[in-house]
Amino acid sequence: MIEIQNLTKSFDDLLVWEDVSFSIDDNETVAVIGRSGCGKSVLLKHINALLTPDSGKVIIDGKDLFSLDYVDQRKLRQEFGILFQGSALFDSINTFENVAFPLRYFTDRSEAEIRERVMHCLEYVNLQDASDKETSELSGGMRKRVGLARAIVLEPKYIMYDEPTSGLDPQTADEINGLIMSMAQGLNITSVVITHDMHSVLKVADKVAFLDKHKLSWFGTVDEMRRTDHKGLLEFVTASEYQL
Ligand SMILES: Nc1ncnc2c1ncn2[C@@H]1O[C@H](COP(=O)(O)OP(=O)(O)OP(=O)(O)O)[C@@H](O)[C@H]1O
Repeated sequence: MIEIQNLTKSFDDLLVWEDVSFSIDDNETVAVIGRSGCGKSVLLKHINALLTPDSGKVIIDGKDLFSLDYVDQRKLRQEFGILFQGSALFDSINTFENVAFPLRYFTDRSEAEIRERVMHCLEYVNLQDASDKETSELSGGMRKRVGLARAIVLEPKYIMYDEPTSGLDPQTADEINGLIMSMAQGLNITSVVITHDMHSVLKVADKVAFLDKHKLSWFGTVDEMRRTDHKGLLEFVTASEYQL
């Protein structure tokens, strides 16, 4: 379980958001939505301890993330897979090595064990035949899938998705939504999905956190969102040309 408690963050005199609190239960998928620049990525980076807050806490499975020492924070980070915006693959190595990277960095598994795990993850995203391909040879959708295979390679309990469907055509975006759902359900993964894509929200999310006007403006289930009369949320949804 991830508990975000009274989190406030500024960069110099720019307030990103203040007093943000919500919880993500085990096996739940929470979508974080809001206008460009409202601080979605900054929030994700706090859950991964890539940024520290001005005040407030992130509690993960009972552990206060920002009170942990470096070794314990590193251990906790291994429970997190991240699909970065743009996939963030290394250009100079092939698909296999991109997926193998966390195993080589965080574990001392043998070459045979690494091969078995990497190929299993590539099969999961249906890229078992692309293991030798260079990053430059991959389409946008394939890059996302390699990023997903890398995100699950350490068998994480949590996956953070930063704009997983951005830049993809609707059909490929739907394939990625399908994979996000299958990871949540098949691998019991707890997920946080940052997105502008309301189709994706309605498909993959159990709950929605709406950031607006420097605060958590609305938080609830997808069913509650469908019935909401929250003006800011309705405006955001309407602007994305989606009917609830
Ligand atoms: N390291 C940083 N230093 C200074 N300002 C930052 C830093 N990271 C983010 N910001 C600022 O914080 C605000 C929130 O940024 P963030 O990237 O979280 O927005 P976002 O909601 O994810 O936007 P988008 O939907 O466009 O990706 C922005 O004004 C951004 O310029």
